[in-house]
Amino acid sequence: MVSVAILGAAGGIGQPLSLLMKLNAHVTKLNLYDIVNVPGVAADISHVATNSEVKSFLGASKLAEAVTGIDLAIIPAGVPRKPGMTRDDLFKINAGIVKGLIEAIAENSPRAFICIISNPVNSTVPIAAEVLKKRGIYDPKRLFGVTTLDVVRASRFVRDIRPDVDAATLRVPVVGGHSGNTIVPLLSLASTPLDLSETEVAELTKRIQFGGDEVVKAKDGAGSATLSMAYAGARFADSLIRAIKGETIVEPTFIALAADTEGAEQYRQLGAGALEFFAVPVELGPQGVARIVPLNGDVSSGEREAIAVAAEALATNISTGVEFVSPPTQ
Ligand SMILES: NC(=O)C1=CN([C@@H]2O[C@H](COP(=O)(O)OP(=O)(O)OC[C@H]3O[C@@H](n4cnc5c(N)ncnc54)[C@H](O)[C@@H]3O)[C@@H](O)[C@H]2O)C=CC1
Ligand SMILES: O=C([O-])CC(=O)C(=O)O
Repeated sequence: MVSVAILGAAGGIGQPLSLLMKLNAHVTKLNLYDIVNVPGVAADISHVATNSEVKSFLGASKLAEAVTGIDLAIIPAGVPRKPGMTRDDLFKINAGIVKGLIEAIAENSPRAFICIISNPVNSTVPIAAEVLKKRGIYDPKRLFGVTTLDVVRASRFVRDIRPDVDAATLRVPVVGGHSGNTIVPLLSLASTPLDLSETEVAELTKRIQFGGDEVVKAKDGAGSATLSMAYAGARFADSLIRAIKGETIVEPTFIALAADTEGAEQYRQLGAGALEFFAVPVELGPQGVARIVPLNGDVSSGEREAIAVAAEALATNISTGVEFVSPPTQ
């Protein structure tokens, strides 16, 4: 029995993500919430012949009900980028949306696992943590910023220049955050040694960091990645659900390093320093974060420098999120 709520289910990500979660055999209840158009999406998806029960929740008056009795909330609610915008430009609108949704989850399903897709992830996850802290129910092992798309892109973009590599099984650890130069792919530690030239590493790193921009540009004002994100979100949610049911699965994700103080130490020394949140490879388990997984070797000097650059930007992104909920007292 796994009850999942998707908040922002009628959107570009929400619709295909809802469909993919309907196909997930572990899911028994699928609550679809949005402020527009969700009855049609839910009616449509509810005809797919799997056993889960799909319900529609339209508008703020139905939010509490949508998140009551759930095990897992996946949140793709909020505005996407248009060309010329950074993910940080979305903060103004999305910060308040995420805060409101987390408050409802905190009130009605305080032990639910929460996966945040809404951008800027580097700030929306700290917002969620702060809301949960204020309520005294914060568990850093149960809150995740979904960075799976960066990992998915890394595998796929390597395959573009190394056709002998299997994109579906290659794993490149991606650490840091989820925007531009806060995304740090550790190509030197890929699950298959890649033997890349310096130029290839530089070009691949840049492409992975700015992969989102490729889609924003191609969509030309009609939004950002939705289908690949739905795939990535469904993969992360499936991994978490299987871990809750007892499997051991590793996925990189943006979490509070307090979730595993000991495991975090290696990443702190690599450059995460005193940051509260950082994307790291996480072994998922029945309680969420089971442990932060150590890297399987030494990072290159270029990767170490990239982590330092990421850490500086992340410090600002994180405090912007924290201060949105808990403004500093003068
Ligand atoms: N973490 C990641 O890797 C990625 C994150 N994103 C982010 O995901 C978010 C959603 O993107 P899209 O689905 O393309 O946008 P969209 O505009 O197509 O859909 C967003 C949906 O959220 C709904 N919404 C707005 N306010 C809401 C509220 N208060 N409660 C519930 N639903 C609400 C809208 O009605 C809409 O249906 C954006 O912030 C985008 O930047 C996008 C791609 C990758
Ligand atoms: O680029 C964007 O704004 C959406 C996103 O996070 C991604 O595609 O990685």
